[in-house]
Amino acid sequence: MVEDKDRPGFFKDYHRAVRKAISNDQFNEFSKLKTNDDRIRFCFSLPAIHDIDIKPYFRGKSEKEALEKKEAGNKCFGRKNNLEALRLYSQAVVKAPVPSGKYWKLIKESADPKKMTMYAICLANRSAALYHLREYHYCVKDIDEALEHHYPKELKYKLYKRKARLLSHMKQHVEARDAYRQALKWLDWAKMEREKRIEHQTDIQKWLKMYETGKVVKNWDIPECYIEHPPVIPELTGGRNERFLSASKKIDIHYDNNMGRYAVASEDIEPGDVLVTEQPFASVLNREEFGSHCQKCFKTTKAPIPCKKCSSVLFCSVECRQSSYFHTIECPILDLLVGSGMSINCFLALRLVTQKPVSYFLDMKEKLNEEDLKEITNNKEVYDPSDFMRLYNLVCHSQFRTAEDLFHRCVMIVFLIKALKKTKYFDGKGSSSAYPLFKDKGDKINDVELFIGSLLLRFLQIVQFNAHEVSEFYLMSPRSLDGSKNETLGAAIYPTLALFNHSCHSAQVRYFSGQQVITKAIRNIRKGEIVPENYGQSFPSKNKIQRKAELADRYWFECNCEACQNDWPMYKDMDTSTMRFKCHKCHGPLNVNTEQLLNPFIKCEKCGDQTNILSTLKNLQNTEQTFKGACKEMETYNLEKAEALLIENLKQLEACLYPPYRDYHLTQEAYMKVCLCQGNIRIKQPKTEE
Ligand SMILES: C[S@@+](CC[C@H](N)C(=O)[O-])C[C@H]1O[C@@H](n2cnc3c(N)ncnc32)[C@H](O)[C@@H]1O
Repeated sequence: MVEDKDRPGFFKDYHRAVRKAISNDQFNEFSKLKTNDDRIRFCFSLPAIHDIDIKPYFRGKSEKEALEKKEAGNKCFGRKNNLEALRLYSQAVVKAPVPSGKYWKLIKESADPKKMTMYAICLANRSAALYHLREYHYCVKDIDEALEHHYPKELKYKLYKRKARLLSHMKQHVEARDAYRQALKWLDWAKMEREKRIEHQTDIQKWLKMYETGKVVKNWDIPECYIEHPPVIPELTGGRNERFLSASKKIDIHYDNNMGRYAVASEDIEPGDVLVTEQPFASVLNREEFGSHCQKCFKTTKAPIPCKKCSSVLFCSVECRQSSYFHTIECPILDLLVGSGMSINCFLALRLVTQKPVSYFLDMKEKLNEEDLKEITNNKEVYDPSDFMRLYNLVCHSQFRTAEDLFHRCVMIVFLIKALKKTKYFDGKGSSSAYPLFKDKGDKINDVELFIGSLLLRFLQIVQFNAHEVSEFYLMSPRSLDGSKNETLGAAIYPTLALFNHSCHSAQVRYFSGQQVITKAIRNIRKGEIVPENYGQSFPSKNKIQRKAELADRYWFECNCEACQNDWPMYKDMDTSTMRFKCHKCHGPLNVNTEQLLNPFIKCEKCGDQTNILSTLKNLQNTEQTFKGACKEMETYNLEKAEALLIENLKQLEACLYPPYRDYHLTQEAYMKVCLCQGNIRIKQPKTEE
């Protein structure tokens, strides 16, 4: 679990070597240790654990590559292949050294103007491609970023003119007028013939005059610019829960000794009800998505803004870059961590640390205590998912862990602490001098590092049971569901959603807006019943043995959900010759062989009452019509109408039939697809000609 089985790295050998180097007696000694502090201290004292050379390692910038990409971009731009030009300019932007901090000082000294302006020029060129692609929002951001980073003053008038034009397209007339004023001002620095200068001046003044007289808006026939609309976050059904702030009022959390905490319906829940909307406490993007998604908010971006130091990490905006404290810590060791082969969950555990300075945790030190989980039912405190203590008290099952498991994790923690020591993480406020309470012990692990290591060890256990995948829906073409699929973007931790237990009979669909999770009910759940989540083991697609084995292995519990207890068939094995009607009295199943349907009165095996299924059969005909209608709406990407019809269909089926049955499963699948389209969406990009 601490290693990525699909991407093995050097950690595997490192762990093996450390494990091999200790005697049985030493391992016995380790297995008797009771606290995380003691375990980490023990591992840190092993000579073999220091047999590793840990250095900062990350992919930096390259002027040469930036220049090559920029020139290739210029060629495409000249041929009016703006899409390909955009792609190449983006690569140039990512590779170009950003004039800031130490690097800026160096190049200032070397006084090479080309080096100083490379980043800004690549951005400016990209803004031209974006302008022609009518991506005005991205274009204006690129211009601003270029102007912030030493764009040559003799060319500034050009950028301001472009900015003014596109702000007009965006109907931001005050800003457009100001940009024209700036263009006029910077024209003085431009190197050009007198006549050319006068031509520009006249043009700019013409526009300024039009703004002053208010003519500009009326007479201009400009195509609408492309605007991206973020997915809408729906309201929680029944309103926000006063105690569990991310959940609907229809949810309550209970506790029992076997199942721990779990969600229960405090009112009847129907298909389509919005049950949870929650921001993650921490999140990590998959390595594969680094080149296409924002590291901070997971949005796709057509014009990425790179990290100022490395060329591996991108952001969707300057704002996201500025607010990514975690990356300033991880940046110098990013490729070291990737090369270690550590799993996404391990990255998530590390992110729980690197997203906050050491001082944040040190200030919390005295408050860190393990809550009694059953207190969830007794105390009535507000459960705020942004409260660190909620995260800290998610299940980690440390009492059931083997010494081997803990040792494996401790070796990873030592590696992570050693790597963090190569960053600025333990400097500044968090250092032992700022916190005199903590004494530095030279080469050995000091108390601050030990404290952070212990937290990391806890987080590493928490993420195993509580992390969720974050995904986006991938469309092969705009407004079409043909061939669409859900794809994983990364992992995140949601402290409220993490309180929901599992059932193989899914009750909710999860989708994401950025990283915010939204869940909706996909079936009826009556008041008092458990509201389950699905941990990726769903009865229609996997058999019971496989599901149970995987749940036991990954989540350490034996699943006894209705589907497991009754060995419900997988979708492919569902028997179409038998229908499972619902008893009108106890709602239990009435199995009816459709070929022998002579008598409409069916006796319930559970309660003994008889149900007349004639009206149910008639209702079932209506459900077919509703489903066909929904499919038609899906074909034309009419999501709102499709959703309404599918919810109606689910309710109709729910009133007549008892699971498992094919039609209900198909409707649920269709409904989940429609929900997924309401969240993060990525559309396959057309191939460029070159
Ligand atoms: C994400 S947590 C769910 C909340 C957890 N019950 C708690 O008390 O915080 C996952 C853990 O809950 C327990 N769990 C989840 N589903 C369960 C189920 N159907 N039956 C028993 N235990 C379950 C397992 O211990 C599992 O490792």
